[in-house]
This record gives sequence, structure tokens and C-alpha cells, in this order.
Amino acid sequence: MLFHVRMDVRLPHGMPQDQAAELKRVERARAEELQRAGTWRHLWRIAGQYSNVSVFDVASTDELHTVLSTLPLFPFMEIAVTPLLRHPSSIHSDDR
Ligand SMILES: O=C(O)C[C@H]1C=CC(=O)O1
Repeated sequence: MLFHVRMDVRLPHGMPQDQAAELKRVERARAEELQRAGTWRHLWRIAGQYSNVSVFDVASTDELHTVLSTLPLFPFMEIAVTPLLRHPSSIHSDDR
């Protein structure tokens, strides 16, 4: 199942820089791991914002929730999820 996910990161203004840097480091490591596994299919920065649009490929909404809610930055993100399905006019033979 494919899901479009938008994440808006909202780190507290008072968060110490070293804590923010460590959070970003572990978030990046987890994001890379999920991309290598094929779970996090696309990851795009939204220009001018500390936000991304992503596509996740998971077996269920339960799995998506588990993946998203265990991201290191999860407590500091607003997340919007949109389920996707193949468009009938798509010329692509798979869902990639
Ligand atoms: O930077 C972000 O958009 C938030 C999050 C997503 C991947 C990552 O490394 O951090």
C-alpha cells in the first residue's frame, strides 16, 4: 500500500542545539534505513520549509503508523497522510 505523507518539523525554539543536532542525526539514520528497505520510497524537501513530502510503501495502515510514530522526530512533527492508488490513466506498469 502506498501513502503520500507530508511531515512538517516543528522543533521547539528553546531546544538546545546539540539535542536538535542529535535528533536530526538519528532521524537521518532511520530515514536512510527505511529507504534502503524500500519502505520510504520517496523523500523530497519542500522548498523553503522544514517540511518534506514522502511516499511510503507498507503492508498496512498499522505498519505505516508504527513506522511514522517511531521516527525520532515524531514528537516534533505534524504529519498528514493520504492513501494512494493507481490512477486509471497511468501509463506505468508498476506502482513505482
Ligand atoms: O528533514 C525532514 O524533513 C524530517 C525528517 C525526514 C527525513 C529526515 O532525515 O528528517
